Amino acid sequence: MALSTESGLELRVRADVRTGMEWSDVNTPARTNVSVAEIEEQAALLMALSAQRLALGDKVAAAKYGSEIPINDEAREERLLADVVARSREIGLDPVLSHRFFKSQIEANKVLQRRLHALWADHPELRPRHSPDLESEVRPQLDAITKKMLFRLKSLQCAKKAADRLDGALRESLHDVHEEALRIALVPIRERAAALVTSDDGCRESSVGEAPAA
Ligand SMILES: C=C(O[C@@H]1C=C(C(=O)O)C=C[C@H]1O)C(=O)O
Repeated sequence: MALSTESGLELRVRADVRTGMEWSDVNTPARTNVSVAEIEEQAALLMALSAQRLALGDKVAAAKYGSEIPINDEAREERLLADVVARSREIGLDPVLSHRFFKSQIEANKVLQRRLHALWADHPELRPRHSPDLESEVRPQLDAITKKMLFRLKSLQCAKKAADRLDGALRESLHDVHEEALRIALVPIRERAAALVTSDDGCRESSVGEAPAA
């Protein structure tokens, strides 16, 4: 913000000068809290689905243990990720975000499977008694949960965007409040500016704001 003084001197003032106290401490509308709560709720629901997907990793590990089926199935991963990207585009979800997100889900699942296989190798008494069928039983469950997670990720993205918009609007309005308050606060300076800058009051421009020499 620029204030012109009578002498033509321009005072450049940052409108967001803070007092050390955050505006949010004193002036947080309830609507912001609603948005934060919405984000937290969507994130918690997504985490619950992620935990459910991981729990299915136990079944995947059991289906693969003692069989020829490798833990790593790159072709399946590629199909899954391609599907995730295509579905994301359909529902308006950021495909880069969802690709990255599901890559992590897959990595976590493989880590779990490796750990379980190592555990079962060392502790035969812990080995699963039942070996579910990967193709007909477990993978359809994984696919169903993956689909649910995509929609939840979309809800989270929407909640975040809404909060960002709200944040922007809030910041804008606070900016105006600052401008207005600062304009009022600086009226005496504006009115007396010419006198202040021309009178010899012992102020040198370079010494303003410095502590007096001892
Ligand atoms: C879960 C499996 O194991 C691995 C993990 C995958 C996943 O999390 O989707 C996919 C393929 C495998 O690399 C599986 O084979 O289905």
